[in-house]
Amino acid sequence: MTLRVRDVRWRVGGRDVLDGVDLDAPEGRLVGLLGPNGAGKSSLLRFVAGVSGALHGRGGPTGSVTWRGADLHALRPRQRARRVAFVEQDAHTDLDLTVRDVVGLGRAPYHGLLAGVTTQDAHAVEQALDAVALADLADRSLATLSGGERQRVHLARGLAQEPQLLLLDEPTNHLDVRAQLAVLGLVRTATAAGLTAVVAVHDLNLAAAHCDDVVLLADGRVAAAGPVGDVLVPEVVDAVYGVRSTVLRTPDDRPVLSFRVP
Ligand SMILES: Nc1ncnc2c1ncn2[C@@H]1O[C@H](COP(=O)(O)OP(=O)(O)OP(=O)(O)O)[C@@H](O)[C@H]1O
Repeated sequence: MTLRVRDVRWRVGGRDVLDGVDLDAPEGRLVGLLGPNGAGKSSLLRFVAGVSGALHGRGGPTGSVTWRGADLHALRPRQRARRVAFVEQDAHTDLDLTVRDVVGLGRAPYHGLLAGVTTQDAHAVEQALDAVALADLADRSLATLSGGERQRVHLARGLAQEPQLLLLDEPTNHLDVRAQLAVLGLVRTATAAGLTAVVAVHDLNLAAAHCDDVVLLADGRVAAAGPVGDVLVPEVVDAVYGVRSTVLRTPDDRPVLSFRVP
């Protein structure tokens, strides 16, 4: 397993937000992180990413995270950021920056904020802008963009970071259906080229169409994990979401779900 997350626990406000969660992401796979509102998806991703305040010993979650056999949280932030990019849900910046500037922040682990931009940095930024089809908006102020455009800028920032592991928290929020497909298609292409990705999504059909594996959280625990076709079955989905689902299969054996209230 390339990403190996073990026994993540976080008790806060008298509640077990995460209660012994394990997650594996093999190299080059796209892993969907699913679960109802409040299941613990964002908390888990933040912990895995090692964002400040969520590390061991500060009242934050506990557990282990290894990436290619190394303790990810033991790495210095810059070293970690060369391996892992994390795009948070509703990521925002208060600075008045252009789209290109924001995407350029993804290059910080390579040169520091005050150092000059190298040709390689500029190339990575342009490639990332192209990948999310935002090259035309590169000189616009971030503040002037729509929610969906902004979402794509933050994804581009993650791509410009040229990570080995990409963690995305609901990257399809605010996106229209075509843009949702484009974003997950993009991540899928990147995983085919060797990137490993863990993506929290709400839309089970988007996950079904794009993910290799899924981890389904419910109340801070793993309710089910495995290949997408094994997990997204009525017995599992109905129990976790409290719906009555019907599952069809595409010709390439991916599930397609419809739901009704029982
Ligand atoms: N700092 C905190 N203090 C207390 N409770 C918290 C804190 N952070 C998160 N929680 C609670 O932990 C639970 C899990 O939250 P989290 O955001 O991880 O869920 P999620 O699965 O990402 O939900 P959603 O799908 O709604 O985004 C929620 O009930 C939330 O209220």
